[in-house]
Order: sequence, then C-alpha cells, then structure tokens
Amino acid sequence: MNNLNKEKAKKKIAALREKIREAEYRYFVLDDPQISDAEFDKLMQDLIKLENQFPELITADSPTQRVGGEVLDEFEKVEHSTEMLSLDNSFNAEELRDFEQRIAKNTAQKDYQFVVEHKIDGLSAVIRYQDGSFQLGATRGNGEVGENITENMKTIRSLPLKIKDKAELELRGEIYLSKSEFERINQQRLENDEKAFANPRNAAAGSMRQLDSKIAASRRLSILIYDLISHSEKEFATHLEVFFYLKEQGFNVNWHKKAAGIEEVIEICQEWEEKRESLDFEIDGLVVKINDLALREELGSTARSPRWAIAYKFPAQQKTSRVKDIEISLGRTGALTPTAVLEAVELAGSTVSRATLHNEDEIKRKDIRIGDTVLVQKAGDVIPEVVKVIKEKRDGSEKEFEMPEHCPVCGSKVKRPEGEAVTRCTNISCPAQRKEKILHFVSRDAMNIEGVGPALIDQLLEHQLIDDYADLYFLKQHHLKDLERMGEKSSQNVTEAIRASKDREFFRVIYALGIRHVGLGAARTLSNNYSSIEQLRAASSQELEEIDEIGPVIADSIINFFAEKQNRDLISRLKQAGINLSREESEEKEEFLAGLKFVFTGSLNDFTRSEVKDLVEKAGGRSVSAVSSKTDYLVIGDNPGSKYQKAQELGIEILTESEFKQLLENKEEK
Ligand SMILES: NC(=O)c1ccc[n+]([C@@H]2O[C@H](COP(=O)([O-])OP(=O)(O)OC[C@H]3O[C@@H](n4cnc5c(N)ncnc54)[C@H](O)[C@@H]3O)[C@@H](O)[C@H]2O)c1
Ligand SMILES: [Zn+2]
Repeated sequence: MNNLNKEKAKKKIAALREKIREAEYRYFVLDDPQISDAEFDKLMQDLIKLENQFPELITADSPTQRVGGEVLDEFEKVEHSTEMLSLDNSFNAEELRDFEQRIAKNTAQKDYQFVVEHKIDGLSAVIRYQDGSFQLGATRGNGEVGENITENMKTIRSLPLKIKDKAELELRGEIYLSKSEFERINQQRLENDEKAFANPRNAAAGSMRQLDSKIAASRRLSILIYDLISHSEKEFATHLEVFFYLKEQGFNVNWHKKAAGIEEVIEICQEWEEKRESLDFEIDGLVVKINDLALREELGSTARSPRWAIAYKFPAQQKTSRVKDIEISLGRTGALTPTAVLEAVELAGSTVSRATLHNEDEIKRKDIRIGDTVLVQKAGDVIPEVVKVIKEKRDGSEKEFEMPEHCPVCGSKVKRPEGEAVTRCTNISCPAQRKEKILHFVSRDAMNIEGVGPALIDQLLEHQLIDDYADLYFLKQHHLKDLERMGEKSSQNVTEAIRASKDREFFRVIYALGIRHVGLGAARTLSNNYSSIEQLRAASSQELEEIDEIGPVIADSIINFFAEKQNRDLISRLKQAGINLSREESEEKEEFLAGLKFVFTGSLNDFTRSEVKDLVEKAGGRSVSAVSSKTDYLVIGDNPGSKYQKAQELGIEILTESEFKQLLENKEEK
C-alpha cells in the first residue's frame, strides 16, 4: 500500500467513492441495500486509509467528508437546528484505544468518563417538544435537512405525546422494530405476496416513509431516546444527568452504562457481543460517548462525525456470497429440503458454506438461481439463510432450480400435497427417513446416546439389525462386535450407552419420538401437562390446543402420530424395553413454578433469554412472549418496553432481575 503511486491511488479513490455513493443511495433513499453493512464499512475504511495517505486528494464531496443520505421530495422538509452527524467506527479493542488516545491529545483534562450505549439498528429521528406536547419529528435526511414524519411518529406508542416539562426541547432517538414485530410483518407480507424486508432497519425506515400514517400505525414501531440536543431552560453537566432527566419525563431511554476508562469500555463491548442476541431488537454495535458535556464542546467535531463519540461495530452478521449449487437433503419426515452450497464466507465468527432455502416456494419467491450472488445472514445459533439475490450481479449464466421428481435416496416418487409448501418422499420405509429418525432419537437433546452416529446407523440398517429406534434397545453386544470399526470395547460402550439412556427425563423421550413440529420446548410443555405417555395419547386436539404454546398444527400432528399403528407399536416396544415413559417423582419435585407464566422484558444482565426460558421451564413454569391477564410474573431488565406498562395496568406482579434470582434460589431450598 505504501508505495502505491498517486495516479493509482487517484483511480482507486474514484472507484471507491463511486461504489460508496451508490450504496448510500440504495440504503438511505431506497431502503434497499445491495451489499451488507460490513462490506459498506470496509469500503469506507479503505477510502479513509487512502485519503489519509494522500490528503491532497480529499475533496469536499468525498463520502468521508459528509453524512450520507438524501431528502425525499414527498415529505415536507425540516431544517435541523444542529447538524446530525454520523459516527466514526471502530472494530476492535485497539481502535477503541486509539480513540481514547486522540481524545487525550486534544484536551488537557485528565479524568474523563465514558458512557456506553446500545447502537440500535434503526433510523434516527429528531424530536421536538413545546408546552409539554410532542411538536415535530423528522428523519436525519442529509444531516442538515430532514423529512417531516410527525404524523407517522405519533403512531409510536413508546413516544409520549405529553410530558410534564413545558420548556422547548429537542431530542434524538432511534426508531426501530422489535425482532418479533419484524417477523410478524414479514410473515404477513409473504402471505400477501409482497416482498419481505431484508432486515428490521429497512422495515422501520420503510414504515416511517409511508405517506399514509395508517400503515406506520400497523407496524408497531418503538423508539429509544439517546440524546438531548437542547433545552430552553435547563443546563446539564453530564450525559448521565440528561438520561436521568429524560427518564423522569417518561421517555423510553436507551440502555447505558458508565465506564471509568477505555479498558472498562472494551470489557462492556466484548460482553455485549455475546449478549446481543438476548435483546428483542437488533443492535449492530455500541456507541461510546464522553460523559462530560463541556468536554464534548471542547473536542468538537469533523465535517462528518463528532470527536467525542465512536461506534464500536460487532462482527458482520450479513455478507455476500455466491450460490455454487443447490442440493437436496432428506429429513426424518421425508421432507426434501433444498440447501444452497455457498462460496465460504466468514460470518459472525464462523465460516459459512451452506444456507437453508427451506422449500421450493421460498426459492421461487426469492428467485434464487444457481450462480447467483446473494446476501447471506446469520442470527445467533440459527442456520444461515439467504436474505436476497443481488440481481444486478447476474450475467445470464445462472440456472433456475427444479425440484427433483424422485427421492434422491430411494428413488421413489416425491409428492407435494396440495396447500403444503413441502415436497416429501412417499416411501415410508425410505432409508433416508429411517436413518434421520434414528439420528434424531439418539441426538444430544433427545436420548443422548453417545457412540451411535450416522456411520453405525448405516451399518445397522444395512445388516437389518434394526428397523427403527426402538430396535436399538434389543441389540446385543454380539450383534455389534462384528461390524466394521467396532470390536469388543466399542460394542460394549455402545450397548452401555443405549442402556443408560433408558431413564432420560420424560420430556426428552417425547422429543425423541420425532413427532412432527414437536421441538424440545413443546415436548417440555407437554411433559408439564401430561404425566405419562398414556395420558398424552388420550388427549384430544381441543384439550391440547388449550395449552399455551401448543397451536392447532402441533395438536394435529400429535393426534396423527398416535393414530398410526406403526407408532403405537414403537411406543409399546419402548415400554417393553424399560424406557421411562412417565414423569418421575424426582422431576416433579423440582417443579416449584408449576403452571406459572412468566414474561421477560428489557435486557437482563446475568442471563440470556434462552437461559431464563430454560430455568423457568425446568421448574415447571412457562415463559411466554406477551403480557396478558393470565401472566403471573413480569420480570424486568434494563429498559423494559411497553410490556412493563401493560403489566402495571393489569396489576401483574413485577419482579426485577434480582428478585427473579431470589425466587429461584429460595424455592430451590424448599
Ligand atoms: N449496506 C449498505 O449498502 C449501506 C449503505 C450505507 C450505509 N450503511 C450503514 O450505515 C452506516 C452509516 O450510516 P449512519 O451514518 O447512519 O450511521 P453510523 O453508523 O455512522 O451511526 C450514526 C447513527 O447511529 C444511530 N444510533 C443508534 N444508536 C445510537 C446511540 N445510542 N447514540 C447515537 N447514535 C445512535 C443513529 O441513527 C445515528 O444516526 C454504515 O456504518 C453502514 O453500516 C450501509
Ligand atoms: Zn426416499
């Protein structure tokens, strides 16, 4: 890079600027990005580096010198009282330390503090109040002029229309969609044959730019406030004081934490990298700000961003890749599932080379072709998926995908029942299905039988030593000994592992049966409601549906499962083998939360969402998503959302995180 000559740099800079401008237009104006945020950030970083090397090539219209964004003509324009800037980015601890160094160089002050906040992935808004009423809401636009979205903002429930303070205020906050609401909207759009939004940010931005505010209202957006730009009467000394005041006025304020030095900031950033999934909204990083407002003044800002703040960005969750092929795999229910084979990319800390395409309709809807460049996304532990195709990258060589007519494993005809999205192999004894069912049965969350893996199952099926999972319990050591790669010792271990699995908890057995749609959570719920397999089998679909979390689809599937003679036979052989088919005394004793319903809101400090769900369910309780009159407890973390208000209205018992912990601890002693 160092000996790059100026002519070359000039060309490279021009090309980068061109790409960045195009991406900004698609992102800010069309709400339809074609590259991932991480890729955009990379382009920007490359440009910044080059411009730093050749400062004489910096022009006033370079994207590094201004805030991206455009103002749409459809909306009334609003001039901002204070320019709305971007934030500088940092991607690792080193860059955060550099940020601190720059501050140290620019001030004589020694002991300053930082405030770390969530960087919510939504769209920023300016909000004005006068005489205690919400007056005006505007988008950032190009930083100087934004769009008037007051009417749409009135539909945001978490924005108070009235406040106590009668002074003139100007605030900033982030409008966003919760993950659950985002899913709901996309589901609905798919049902209406509309294009799904790529991510919650685009959905939120798209909703705010609707001319018809009824549409915005139907989207249930939220807002978190993170700054006070001006107050006509009060002076504040620190950012924390501002937060305190905003909270007092009834605003939903952004999560924040004080940090004494940059090392503490780094710790908080790393902590949230792991915890981000526990939030019901997306954050793409954290924002680190100077707490002392006078020091902020002193540090000032560049044309593009303040010097007193920096964004810390998490590793990418979305990236582009290319579909090399589309393969079909068979599940235990015989479903033919298309999977995209991708050019490997690093995504959120792991290498991704496959993504699920769900089913034929999904491929059609997204128009995914072999050879396409696609945007791939990964959220938490879920399987990576293709967000969308970047059609501009097509050169005509892409091939459309056709669902095969025959099962790729057994060759039988496949069928796609009317009204269903899934194509299945029609052969009930298709070896692929049998194998998948057994694999599921022995898997970790189910019966957890170590040593019984795909290779062994293949051999057992091939030698007709077993036909289904119940047969595993009738295997003798001498059956196994002669198999490939088995021998005395391993066959003994395997038979021992099979025997040991006989007293797995009842809910694991229910899960292991492989009833369609019954995942681990539903299995747990069922085991909380029925104490034996006989009771479960006797349940009517109406009775099942009355259980929270068990919908008609699951209920039907359970009924169908027990209706099949083959399955009832499987169960009686499991019983004969001595498998635990009822909830034991010991399991019941732990159920001190039996029947109680919990709702969690806000961000918890010591648990992830799946941890608390697990804890509650282990104790026989249930964790549900919405507050209703049937809720027993609402547990609130930092920045609880609208659920908090609703629970208060309904008079539901509210626990803080530490009270919830106490509840668990006290009861466990009993
Ligand atoms: N994918 C694309 O094609 C594409 C194109 C352009 C921009 N982008 C994305 O947009 C970013 C640049 O856009 P930008 O200038 O709007 O954002 P930024 O990343 O520079 O950060 C500033 C914005 O952060 C938001 N924010 C959230 N929480 C905040 C908090 N607690 N305090 C202060 N601000 C907070 C505000 O909306 C603010 O306007 C890029 O980093 C990139 O990720 C992507
Ligand atoms: Zn088959």
